[in-house]
Formats: sequence, C-alpha cells, structure tokens
Amino acid sequence: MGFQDVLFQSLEERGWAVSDRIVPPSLAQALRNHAHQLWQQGFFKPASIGRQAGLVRDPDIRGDAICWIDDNTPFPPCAEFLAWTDALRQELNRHFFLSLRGQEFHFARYEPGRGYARHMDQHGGTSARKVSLVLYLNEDWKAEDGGELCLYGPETGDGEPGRDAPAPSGGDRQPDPGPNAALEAKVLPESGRLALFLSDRVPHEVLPARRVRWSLTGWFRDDAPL
Ligand SMILES: O=C(O)CCC(=O)C(=O)O
Ligand SMILES: [Fe+2]
Repeated sequence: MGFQDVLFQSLEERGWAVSDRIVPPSLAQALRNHAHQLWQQGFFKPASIGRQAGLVRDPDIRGDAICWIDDNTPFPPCAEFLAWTDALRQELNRHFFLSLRGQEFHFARYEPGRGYARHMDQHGGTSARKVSLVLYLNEDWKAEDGGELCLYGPETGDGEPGRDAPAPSGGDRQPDPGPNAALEAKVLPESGRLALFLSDRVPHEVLPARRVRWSLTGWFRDDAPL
C-alpha cells in the first residue's frame, strides 16, 4: 500500500490519520520559512472562536494567532501547498465518494503556554467543514516540548467512551464533545507531519507547549469555494 492508502485506511477506520511521509519535506520547510516571514511582517492576528456574530476571543480557550492563506494571490510555497491539497481533495472525493468542493487554510502560531481547549471543528450553524487538515511546521520538536494534538474518540452518550456512536444528525449544531470521549492519540507537532480528521466526529485539543508552536491548519468543505 502507498502512503496515501495507509492514510485513507486510518481515516476510514478511526476517523483520523497521521502521516510523516506524505508531504514533501522541502514543501514543509518552505512553508515554515514563509510562516516566519509572515509573522515578522505582522500578518498574524489573534484567533477567535465561534462564527460571525458569535465570534469571541478567549485566549484561555484558544491561544493561537493566525494568518489566512489568500488563495487568489498565494505566495510560491502556498501556491504549491494549495495545488497539493487540491489533489488530495480530489483523491478524498474519489476514495470516500465525497463532494468536497472548497478548501481554506491558515497558518497558526501558539505562544509557549497557549493551547486550544477540546472542541470539534464544525461550527454551530454550518456543516460545510468536512475534513480537517493540520500540517506541522516545527523543526526538532521534542516530547518534552509538549504541544501535542490530542485526538479523542466520539462520545457515545451513555457515559462509556467508544467510537461506535452514530454521527449526530438532524441539524448543524454539534454537541459539546463531553467528558467521556477516550483519548486515542497524542501527536507531536514535528515538521512535515500531517494530521487529517473528520471535522464533525473527532473531538480534539492542543496542549500548551514550551516552545512557540507553528502549523498550517485548514478544512476541506462541501460547499462552493469561498
Ligand atoms: O494545531 C493543531 O494541532 C490543531 C488546531 C485546531 O484544532 C484548530 O485550529 O481547529
Ligand atoms: Fe480544531
């Protein structure tokens, strides 16, 4: 099986997948340099939670600063990345019979001590985000640096952790992940590592790190391109 087959098999079986082999290392390095430049040029803004009128800033819940990739005029490493994710989007559509039409990505930078409390990526009021993607951009990350992405199994609703819960239905609002979901994986944010997961099924959180933590995060959507 190729690296992509392994990735897709894990996504199918667990709802999440992690690969160190699928993103070209030179692309991860170029994106890392680009992110650092964007930061130095002041293009990052503190991130919010929620959507539209419900947007709030609470660095104790979500502590990153972000810079969206403008897909109309992307700089060279971003253009290469968007071409790469576009090909991945088409493969996801083929393999899982999805109709992912759009994608959106931002760089993210967490100061030491900052994280992102447990959440799911579909906002109340919209279900367009289907598959979440995070590419990490940190060289020589050590276990003691922290900053892991924790991936949880879905809530079963009966107080027992497990992954066989039916997908929430009847509307766009996602329930709070709740306290009973089981921790399934802890992912260190090492450069070139890619995490993919289902945006409406996988509760996750970012633990605080001891170093500045860089990533490129985004979503494949099933509505029209933004
Ligand atoms: O950086 C990560 O590991 C995950 C970030 C995340 O969950 C998000 O931005 O929604
Ligand atoms: Fe998230």
